[in-house]
Amino acid sequence: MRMLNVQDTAGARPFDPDAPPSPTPLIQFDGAALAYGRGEGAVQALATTDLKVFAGDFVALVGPSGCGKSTILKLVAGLIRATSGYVFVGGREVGAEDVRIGMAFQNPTLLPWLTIRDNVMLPLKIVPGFRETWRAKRKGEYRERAETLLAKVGLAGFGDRYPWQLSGGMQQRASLCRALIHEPTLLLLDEPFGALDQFTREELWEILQALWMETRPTVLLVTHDLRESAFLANRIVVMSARPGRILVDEHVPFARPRTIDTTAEPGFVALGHRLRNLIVAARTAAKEA
Ligand SMILES: Nc1ncnc2c1ncn2[C@@H]1O[C@H](COP(=O)(O)OP(=O)(O)OP(=O)(O)O)[C@@H](O)[C@H]1O
Repeated sequence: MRMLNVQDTAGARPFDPDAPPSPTPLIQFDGAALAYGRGEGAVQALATTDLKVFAGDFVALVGPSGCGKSTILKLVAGLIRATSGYVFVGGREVGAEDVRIGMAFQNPTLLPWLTIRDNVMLPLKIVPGFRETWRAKRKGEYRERAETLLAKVGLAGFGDRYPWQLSGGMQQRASLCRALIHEPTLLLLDEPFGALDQFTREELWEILQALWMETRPTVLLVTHDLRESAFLANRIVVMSARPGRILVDEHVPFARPRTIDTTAEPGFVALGHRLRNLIVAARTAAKEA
């Protein structure tokens, strides 16, 4: 087990000049690389990578298909281990950390036999710190908590429905509630809005931004949508084609709360173009290699 030496990160700047300095990043990749499989058939998904994400930051990972974005999320979640190097979460090597994580994916993955409210409350039944009081609070405080969150995402009155009675966009709203109900320190989002139409997606950007501004979890968002990354994130990490390397780590300067009108501003449009050109160049370089 390797513990992170806080001295390693002394002097590193948090993303927001107004935020109090964070002595250690919540997430740190220290020369971490990942290959799937072994020997001749091994797939080098992620090249040797250094990355720091500070508490309260909102980082979007973008890049060509197959460049290792989801691999980074899996490494942070501890679902896989780095082939070489280290991944620290909360200052400890991943797996040993005591950090509360929330997750949402492209597919809402709600349990069909549970109501929307019970789906949303599920982490409270499982996660330490909540599960001990589950029986005592599930009909009172925890139910209230679920109802409050459902109302915030526009699902007031839908708690008694089952997932199949809701549209895809409504299910994704519920899955956001489930990801947030246990007040995670770290939120891992893998293309959570990828399957939705543009208008629903834009509505959910605003909802996610509002929820993030309220409790400021650290967010790692994987997305193919450059507008989405620039709307939501404080930092956009652009990756090369496989094996993924970080090409650019771009600060997103737009004031919050951002609105859909923000996406029409020249600075926003220019950022989107710049990122798009980088990704096109990365794809072309990969094809020519
Ligand atoms: N379990 C696995 N076994 C072998 N190869 C894998 C495995 N999982 C992912 N890969 C490969 O590793 C590379 C990175 O995959 P990853 O899912 O991280 O990419 P991604 O950037 O998230 O892709 P996309 O944008 O298409 O979702 C891809 O080439 C993928 O085919």
